[in-house]
Amino acid sequence: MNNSLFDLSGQVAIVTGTSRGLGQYFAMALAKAGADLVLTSRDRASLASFEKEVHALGRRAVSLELDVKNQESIERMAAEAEAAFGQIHILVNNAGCNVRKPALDVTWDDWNHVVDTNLRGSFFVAQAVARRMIAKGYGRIVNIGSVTSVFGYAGLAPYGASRGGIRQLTMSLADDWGKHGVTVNCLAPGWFRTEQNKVLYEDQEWVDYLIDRIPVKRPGQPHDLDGAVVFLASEASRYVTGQTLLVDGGISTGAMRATVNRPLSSGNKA
Ligand SMILES: NC(=O)c1ccc[n+]([C@@H]2O[C@H](COP(=O)([O-])OP(=O)(O)OC[C@H]3O[C@@H](n4cnc5c(N)ncnc54)[C@H](O)[C@@H]3O)[C@@H](O)[C@H]2O)c1
Ligand SMILES: O=C(O)[C@H](O)[C@@H](O)[C@H](O)[C@H](O)CO
Repeated sequence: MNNSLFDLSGQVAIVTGTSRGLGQYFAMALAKAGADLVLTSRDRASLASFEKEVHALGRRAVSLELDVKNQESIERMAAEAEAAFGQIHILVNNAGCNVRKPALDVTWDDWNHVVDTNLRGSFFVAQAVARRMIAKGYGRIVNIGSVTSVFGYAGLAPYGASRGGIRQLTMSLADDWGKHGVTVNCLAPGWFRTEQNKVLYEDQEWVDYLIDRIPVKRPGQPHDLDGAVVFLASEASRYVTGQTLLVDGGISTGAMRATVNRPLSSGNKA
């Protein structure tokens, strides 16, 4: 195996939503593989200490403001990233949110918030960055999906719709932009405890149920995603496009029920 297949030295990666959570792990995995970084957040000041960690690895990094619900903000971020580095090779579309409720309680505003952030935001960030990638004839776009991209869970209707949309969007963009040297894939994590979903993990009964459903018998740890993001961002995946790679300890091999209104408490198979 030629390790240079996974070497990102001299490449520049934008990762959206790097103020906390999985976005920081994606960014660090790319930086450790050699990439320079564009860090983004709605609140640029929140990136200061993370930017220092990236510099400590010997990589270049700039921190830019980005609200994926605001088209002007997206255009500005893409232009500033290009101005800072000249070329953008990699985009990880990670910024996202969730409103977890029984479907009957979901409001119009809940729907718009989740779908506008996760799906519309990812599309327009990809579009703004891909224009620049296409001009250079090279790009790797990694859209963050979820096991909810392929399975339905009660309590996650708008979230699942947005993540299913990401999987479909990935295929459309891959077909559109492959001829320009830009690959587009979806990295779909399983269950990883973060700020977004920590409330779920406070319920030990639910955690036991979750672990029972996961073939490798543990929830994900953020570093479990390192190899997949580097693979999809690198030369190693040059003939892979339009795909959804589930990194989920195998939970997508079977059924699991609900994040709210769980009908089962015994851990029996759903
Ligand atoms: N944690 C999991 O188990 C899991 C599994 C599958 C997919 N995901 C997805 O991975 C991504 C990261 O999740 P996380 O668990 O680290 O959650 P998180 O809530 O800790 O991080 C989400 C990030 O997105 C940013 N963000 C939210 N709205 C934004 C906006 N309008 N503009 C710019 N940035 C915005 C937040 O500020 C934060 O930095 C999300 O898209 C999430 O849905 C998470
Ligand atoms: O309810 C949540 O907030 C969701 O839990 C997500 O964070 C899931 O972990 C994930 O999308 C499953 O792949």
